[in-house]
Amino acid sequence: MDYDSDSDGSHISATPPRDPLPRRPPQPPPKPPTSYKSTASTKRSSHLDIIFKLKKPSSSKHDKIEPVPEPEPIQQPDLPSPVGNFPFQIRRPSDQPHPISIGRSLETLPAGFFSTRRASFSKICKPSLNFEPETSPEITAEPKINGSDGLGSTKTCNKKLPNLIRGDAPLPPVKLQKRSEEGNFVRLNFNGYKRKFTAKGKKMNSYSYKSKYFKRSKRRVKSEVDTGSLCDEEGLVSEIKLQSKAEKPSRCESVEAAISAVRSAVSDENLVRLLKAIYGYDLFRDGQLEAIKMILAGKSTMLVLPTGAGKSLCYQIPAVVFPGITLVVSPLVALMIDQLKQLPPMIQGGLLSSSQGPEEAAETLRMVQEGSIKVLFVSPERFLNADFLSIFSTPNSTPNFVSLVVVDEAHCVSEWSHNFRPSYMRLGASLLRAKLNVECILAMTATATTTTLQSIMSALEISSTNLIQKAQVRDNLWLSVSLSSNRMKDMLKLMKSSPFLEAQSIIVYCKFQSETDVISRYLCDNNISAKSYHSGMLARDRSRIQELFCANKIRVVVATVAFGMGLDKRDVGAVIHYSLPESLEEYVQEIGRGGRDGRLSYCHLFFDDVTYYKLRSLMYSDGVDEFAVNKFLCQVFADDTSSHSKVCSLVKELASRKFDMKEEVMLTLLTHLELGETQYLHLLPQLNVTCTLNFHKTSPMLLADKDTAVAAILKKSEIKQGQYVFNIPTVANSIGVAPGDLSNHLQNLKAKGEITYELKDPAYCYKIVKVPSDFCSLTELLTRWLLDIENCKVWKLDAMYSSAVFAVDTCEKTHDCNVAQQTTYLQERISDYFRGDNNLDVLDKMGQNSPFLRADIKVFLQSNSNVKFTPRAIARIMHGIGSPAYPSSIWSRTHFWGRYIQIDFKAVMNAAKAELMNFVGKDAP
Ligand SMILES: Nc1ncnc2c1ncn2[C@@H]1O[C@H](COP(=O)(O)OP(=O)(O)OP(=O)(O)O)[C@@H](O)[C@H]1O
Repeated sequence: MDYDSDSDGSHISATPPRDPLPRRPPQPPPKPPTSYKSTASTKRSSHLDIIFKLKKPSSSKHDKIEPVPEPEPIQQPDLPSPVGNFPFQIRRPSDQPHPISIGRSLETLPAGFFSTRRASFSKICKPSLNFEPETSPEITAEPKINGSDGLGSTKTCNKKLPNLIRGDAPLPPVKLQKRSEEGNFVRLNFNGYKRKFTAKGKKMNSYSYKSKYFKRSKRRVKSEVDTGSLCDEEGLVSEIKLQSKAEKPSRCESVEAAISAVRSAVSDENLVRLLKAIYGYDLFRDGQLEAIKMILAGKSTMLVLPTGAGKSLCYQIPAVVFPGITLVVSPLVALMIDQLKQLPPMIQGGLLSSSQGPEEAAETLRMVQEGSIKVLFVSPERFLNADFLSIFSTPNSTPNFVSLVVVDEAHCVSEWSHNFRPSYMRLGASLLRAKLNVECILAMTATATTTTLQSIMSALEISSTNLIQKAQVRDNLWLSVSLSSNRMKDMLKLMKSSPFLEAQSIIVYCKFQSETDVISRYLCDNNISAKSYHSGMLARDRSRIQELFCANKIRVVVATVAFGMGLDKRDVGAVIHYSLPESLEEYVQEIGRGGRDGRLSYCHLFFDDVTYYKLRSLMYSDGVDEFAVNKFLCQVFADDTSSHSKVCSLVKELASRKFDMKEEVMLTLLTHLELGETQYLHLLPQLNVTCTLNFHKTSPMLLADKDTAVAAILKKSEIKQGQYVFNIPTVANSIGVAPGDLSNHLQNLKAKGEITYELKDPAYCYKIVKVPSDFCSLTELLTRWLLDIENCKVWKLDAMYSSAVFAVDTCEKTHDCNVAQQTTYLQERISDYFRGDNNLDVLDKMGQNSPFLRADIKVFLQSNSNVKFTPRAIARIMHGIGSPAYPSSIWSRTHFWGRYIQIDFKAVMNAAKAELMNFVGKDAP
């Protein structure tokens, strides 16, 4: 089984499968679905026939151009009507052809399965501003691309569409910040971009960097204006370059005047003036004005807008109006960099990330302290750093006080989301208020179920009245799905047929890294320019591919989930899912990369049972048993109570193998021990704790006489091959200093030529606050919590799979089903899901038993009698999942590896438990 997925479970690394398909032992007939009867699941072969052997439509029917009905509105009870409130509204021309007859076979796909080309759509803002005449949306037709069949409207837009974002729309004017003519230069400079432009090892000064930068940009301005694609740093600088110098003062003044107007009165009119002055847009999109006003009123706000709806603007405008700093917390460095690049030039931004060198970070902090940064992007881990927090614990009169904290991708706060990050637990409102002295918090996400929303809002103390939520899927995304037994071939056929054939830019999403390479090669072999993209690639190569894609030099990017977050390429005409996403949230996020220019984007999902089974097994890769949690807790609190003020450490790799627990899971547990109901410990930044040291100038004994740290090192070290090996926190504790101070001291000694040393073994560091009085109940509580998270992940995958099956089945039952209908089915399904409809039909596809399971486990145990197993470890092997203590590099060699992938994991675990008891019983004396 292939585990190079970039999914949440991607940290599980394992080798590719020995066999592409695990051999299946003979099984009793599959259990009928309990809650939802699916044609796809019960009659798979016949379903495939229907999907892929579509009788050819008669030519008359084929030629007939039928108008496509408007998709049904998505209803979301208790919330404003989503369709009415979509930030984008699409009006189809009455004469636009939609001969969309659902493609059950891509081979015989009728020419008009999908609409024939990308129509242009205007997006209008809700008429919340009564002083601006409402602009009626009209259709603009695009010239025929790539031999399009010529069907479609040729209406042109003869009115100015102020809020229209299209690839070919004129660029909005952008003004320069008066204070700094460098525009984004400063921001990019201190985030490592300077190195990128240094010539042959020589550091360039700001001037040469800038001029080279501009020279490069100049060459590109034309093509980018042509394509309307401005999503790389050069594009951004190009925009700046387009401003004539003479215009700068008056424009800057107009921004400043607009800011002061908003500061004196937060009216719709003043805010629209500011919007125009900063971005050149005439109207706010749906939800933006409401959110900005709420934030400017100092109210913490929960904002749920679809991807590409313009959430960033909702914190950028308050950032320029508020006197202090806006801190934006983002989960990924790449995302922070993209967002930083997308800041308008007059908003000075910066970022702090672990990938920066100390000098760069210090420079950023210096600028923060002097108040020259308005928007600072940070990772949640930064909140572990006491020095960082101390910068902001200042009175509101200093330039570096925090006016607003923005929690981007706020679903990461909730363990019930598709992408829970333990470090986000650190962003609880009480903590933010205590440490940063901040009153106003803005939480933003595009994908959150009602349960997730409730947990975010409770963690961040956001009142339910301050929730702004619009539909989670844009109306300009056409959704279709098909069950495929040969996804590669089917995808090629899809891409060679209309409308995918005409799409200028396409993203293909895969689950596993290896798939991306194979597929991109296959596409290239078939004359489709494609490149793969995944987190296993060098950062440099990844950003190059993103740049080329944005500049329309690559048509197709075949990527894992690692691609897309923060990508603001407007004209992605199609998004194809080669693999089933792990949840509807992931699906919605990924299709959200399409059609950001408001034009139709076609999103097709291929699914198959093999991928579903693989993914379902992966969902169990984080699980832990109660006794492992108990052992883990015993180790965490191994030091006695007298060590409370001392720093403890847990070497990640060793502990991970010892407890057969992934590092991410250990961090989740530690974070819970810090931020749960009772605080048991205080987490510190992670460190490399093992030091291997050599003395050079002075003899160790002599040096120890005048240096207490060296004396302690000699006392606490083991000598291995003439080198002193010691644990940094242990030595630091023994002399009563912080591990960081000891590291600095070692650096000084190194600088003097006294020593050289190497650090290794990244470890979690913490101080014990309170030793639990009842380990058993704490163990039980934590295990149940982790189990609930695991069940939630499995349910999300089942809901995704069922939705795909549901769409195919429902379509099959409909005569002459078409894409518009599939779009509607999927939209309804997504809407039910996000509304938290617990009655959502979910397929139960997993087998519960196999006559050979117990016998196979028995043979497996006998042939590995020298190894200790737990039921979970056996179930993982039978499901083809590696774990820290049973890595796939070793265990994938057994022929039982992944054999029972179609039997429910828990059923395999129960069988393993029974067999283990027999086995141990027999062996017992
Ligand atoms: N009022 C507006 N009028 C026109 N364009 C806008 C408006 N607001 C935002 N945009 C543009 O929409 C695009 C998407 O905005 P943004 O990146 O903020 O979306 P997002 O909601 O954060 O998406 P994602 O969730 O994918 O990150 C940007 O190019 C932005 O300039």
